[in-house]
This record gives sequence, structure tokens and C-alpha cells, in this order.
Amino acid sequence: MSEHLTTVAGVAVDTRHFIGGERIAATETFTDVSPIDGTPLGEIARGTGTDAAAAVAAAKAAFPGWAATPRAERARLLEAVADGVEKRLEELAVVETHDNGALLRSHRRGVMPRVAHNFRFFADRLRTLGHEDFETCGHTQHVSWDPAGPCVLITPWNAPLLLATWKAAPALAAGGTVILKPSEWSPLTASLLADIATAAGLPPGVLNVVQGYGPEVGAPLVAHPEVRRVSFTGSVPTGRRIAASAAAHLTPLSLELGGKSPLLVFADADLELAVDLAVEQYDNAGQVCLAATRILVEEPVAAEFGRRLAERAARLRQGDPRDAATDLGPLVHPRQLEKVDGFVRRALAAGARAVVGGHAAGGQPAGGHPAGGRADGRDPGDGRGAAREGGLYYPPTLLTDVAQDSEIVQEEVFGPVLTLQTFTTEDEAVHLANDTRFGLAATLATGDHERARRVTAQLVAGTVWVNCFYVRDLRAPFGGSRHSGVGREGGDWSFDFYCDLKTTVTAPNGWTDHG
Ligand SMILES: NC(=O)C1=CN([C@@H]2O[C@H](COP(=O)(O)OP(=O)(O)OC[C@H]3O[C@@H](n4cnc5c(N)ncnc54)[C@H](O)[C@@H]3O)[C@@H](O)[C@H]2O)C=CC1
Ligand SMILES: O=C(O)/C=C/C=C(\O)C(=O)O
Repeated sequence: MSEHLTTVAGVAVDTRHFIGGERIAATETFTDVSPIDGTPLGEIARGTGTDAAAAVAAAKAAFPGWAATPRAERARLLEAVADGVEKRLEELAVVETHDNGALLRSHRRGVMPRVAHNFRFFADRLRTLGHEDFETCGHTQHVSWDPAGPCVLITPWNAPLLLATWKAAPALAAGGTVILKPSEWSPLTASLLADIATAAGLPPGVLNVVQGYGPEVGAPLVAHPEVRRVSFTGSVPTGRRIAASAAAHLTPLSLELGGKSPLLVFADADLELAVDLAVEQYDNAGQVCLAATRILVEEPVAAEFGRRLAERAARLRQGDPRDAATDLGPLVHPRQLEKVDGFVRRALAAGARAVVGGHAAGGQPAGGHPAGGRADGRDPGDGRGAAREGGLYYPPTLLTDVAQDSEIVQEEVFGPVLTLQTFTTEDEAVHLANDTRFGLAATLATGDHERARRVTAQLVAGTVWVNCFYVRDLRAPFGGSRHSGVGREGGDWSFDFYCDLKTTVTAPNGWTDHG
């Protein structure tokens, strides 16, 4: 086997960059480690500014041909990519789970089918994307969606391939060429995507993948003057750096950043449904930007809701994400574990009370790498425990007695940590819900349709879910307000972003037709 191939659970993954249709080795590499048990997964190309420049050059060279490719042909090729994803769905699911520690059952049932859907949806949308015409005093105003050029896509580790393709599919459909830079904590499925795109017949240079650390290869990509779009999902500080850098060349950008979303539970809600919605927030060990981690409950039902939620959270099974019975896998990286543990420790020191979890055994951080354990040092009753598996396991945690202006209520933790607060009036609920610097999403549990309408109208959030959570329709705009982001992607909003819209105004009777 080539020194540039690694094998993860039987699946061969190329660890080099993919630039201009070629695999390009790097002079330096970094070690990718599985959060499940600390197993090294491969030596991955550690990109540099030179690699970034080569990738942009390849994307620029491929752009005229791809932009001129008829829409129907671009759509056909994207559907061929979707077919390839479906054909290799099990391999993608297994590799992603080893790489980022998220549940294998979620990758199989939800995430990888959505990856294929990302391509099918935007292929389909491309076919029906309109050309609008307006009439003004006999003048025709024709609006067209012109491909913009090379697009840099920088993606995180919590949903690596889902988020990469949520950006790549519309960028490619729009006639742009792509340079994808996945997170250094989850680099593998992006490389498999390059193989799938090649097998599907995507021309060289249309999709490029560069691997490596953000400051070393992501930053020069964003700063490159030939790049026409930057789309980023990740943390607020990195988003700020990217925006500042893109400003130098006025490169249009789309930022999907952090969240600190509320779940508002009104006394008229179906309480069991509200508890189900709250428990869902522990999915992916809380490493979800949309997670409603601030639970706000109306006083009369707060005690009962809190009791039921604590009971359910304590029953969640933590362990190996490959096991179908596991509810919570590990955190992605030792740094993430440290970060989550730090937030909880400081919250407890500030007077918060852990109703569930939150207590690191013997004053030690909760878990370790590669042979850590559960925060409370105990295996769950079934013996399939984090301690036995090793890894970066942090227990589902529920904190009460938290002040609205405290760090734990105001800052994104990105781990399985929920806070519980109460309110007495609808106005107070809205005030608390909006009282952070974020505005990504909000979830309501209420039995009153009028109330849902009233409250929703006052919430600052890119998406509001009423009596449900994470129901996605790719036709809808998706993104965040305030520090949760800039711009919206999804449906035609994605085409708005990835295209240069052009209006052509033609005068009446303006032709001198000698033919
Ligand atoms: N909104 C979301 O979905 C996500 C939010 N986060 C938040 O961010 C925190 C830290 O996670 P990180 O992985 O460190 O996030 P990050 O924002 O630093 O990394 C995300 C991506 O940006 C790249 N990057 C980093 N610095 C860059 C730069 N200067 N120029 C270009 N690209 C750069 C990284 O290589 C990675 O691909 C988490 O604890 C969580 O709070 C993290 C991941 C996703
Ligand atoms: O469904 C999407 O398009 C985006 C989902 C985003 C996340 O789950 C995340 O970033 O955590």
C-alpha cells in the first residue's frame, strides 16, 4: 500500500491534498487521531501557503470551462456525485465516526443520506433556477445568475462532510470551482469526497481539497486575491479573522458561527414533548451549533420538567459511537474536552448546581486522552462505559442556579452541557431568550398557536422551531443573526451568494438589424 494511503476500518483514504485532479504530497504531515480511543488514523498533508496558491490556481484554471458547462450537464455531474456518496455511504459513515467520534447510527441514517441529498437538491434547483425579466417603459431588464469564480470553503469537525457538501454542492451548481479546507480534526471524508467526485466525472480543478491547519493553509486561502467567495462555518473568533482578511480584497463571505440558542418551555406545552426536545440537545455530545443549550421553563412546570429531564439525561448511554446502543460518544479532541470541562468548573465555582453530571472525579478533568473516563469515574451500569473504551467522554450535564449574565449562560460551550432557568411571564421569556450576543436558532414548546406566533415574531434567530427541533428543508434560508453569522445559505439564497447576479437592460427598438 502507498505511504500516502491510510486504512480506517478497512477503508483506504488518501492523506494527500487533491489539487487540479492530482494527489499532491506535502513536505510535512500531522497525525490525525481518533477521539474514540486515541488510535492514530493517518499522517495527513500539512498544507502551506504554497499549497493554497496551487489550489487557487487550479480552481481558477478550471473555472471558465466549468462555468460554461451547460446547467443540465453540471446538474447531471452533481447527481453522479450523489450516486457515488450513496454507493459508498457505509464507508463514509464508518470513516467519519472514527474521525470525529459522532454516532455511527446517525451517520448511517441521517448524516450521509443528507450529504447525498445536498448534491441532489442543488442539482435539481439548478435546473429550475429562473431568469427573471422585468419591463420598464418598454425596456427589458433581464436578471441572470453568473458563476462567480473560485470559492474557498472552510469547514469544522462537528459535522464534517454534511457541512462541506452543504457549501460545495451549491457552489459547484452555481458554476463556481471549489477549494475545500476541512478541519484538521476531521480531515478524512473530504478526501473520500475528492475520490467520489473524480469517479463521477467532475473535471480536474473543479473540486480541490487542501488539508492542514487553519492559520497555515486556511488563512492564505482566504487572503488570496483570486478567490471570489469564502464560506466558513466555525467559531466566532476565527470568523472574525476571516472577515478581516477577506475585507482586503472585498471578497464576499458567508459566515455560520456559534450559537447559544434557547429552548422555551411554556406551561401549556406537552411536557413529555418538551423533555424529548431538551434531551435531543445532547446529540453529537452537544457539539452542534444549533443546539438549544439554554433551557428556559415557565415557573409552574419548572420543577416537574427539571425532574423528568434530569432523569432522562442521567439514563443516556455514553460510550463507543460505533455501538448502536450508544447515545453519547466522545468529544472530538482533548482541547475540546478541556474547554468544556473549564466552562463547567467555572460555572460550579460561580454557584451553579449540577443536577446531572458535571463533576470531574477527584478534581481531575472529566476524561482524558487516550485513556480517560467518565467525569464521575464510573462506568454506566451496562459496562459499556467510557472508562473501558478510553477516549474523551464528558457526561451529559444539567446545571441550575445560573445567572443570566454568567459565562455559562452567555458563551457557547459546544459540549453536552445544558443550563436550566425559569421565567414567569412571556415578556421575560422573550427577554431571556434574546439576551445573548448570538442569534442562530430558538426552539419553543407550547400548546398555544397564538403564543407561538407572538413569541416567534420577537425572537432574534435565523431559525425558530415550534414543538420540533432540527427539521431541515434545504429550500429555506439557513444562518444566524448577530454574532451567529453573516448571510444566509439554502435554496436560492445559496445561488444568490455563490453567483454574481447581473441585470441586463435593453432599450426598446434599439437594434440596428442589418441581417
Ligand atoms: N458554528 C459551528 O458549527 C462550530 C462552532 N465551533 C466553535 O468553535 C470552537 C473552537 O473550535 P475550532 O475547531 O477551534 O474552530 P475554528 O473556527 O478555529 O475552526 C473551524 C475551521 O476553521 C479553520 N481555521 C482556523 N483558523 C483559521 C484561519 N485563521 N483562517 C482560515 N481558517 C481557519 C480550521 O482549520 C477549521 O477548518 C468550538 O468549541 C465551538 O464553540 C466549532 C466548530 C463548528
Ligand atoms: O443542517 C445543516 O445544514 C447544518 C447543520 C449544522 C450543524 O449541525 C452544526 O454546525 O452543528
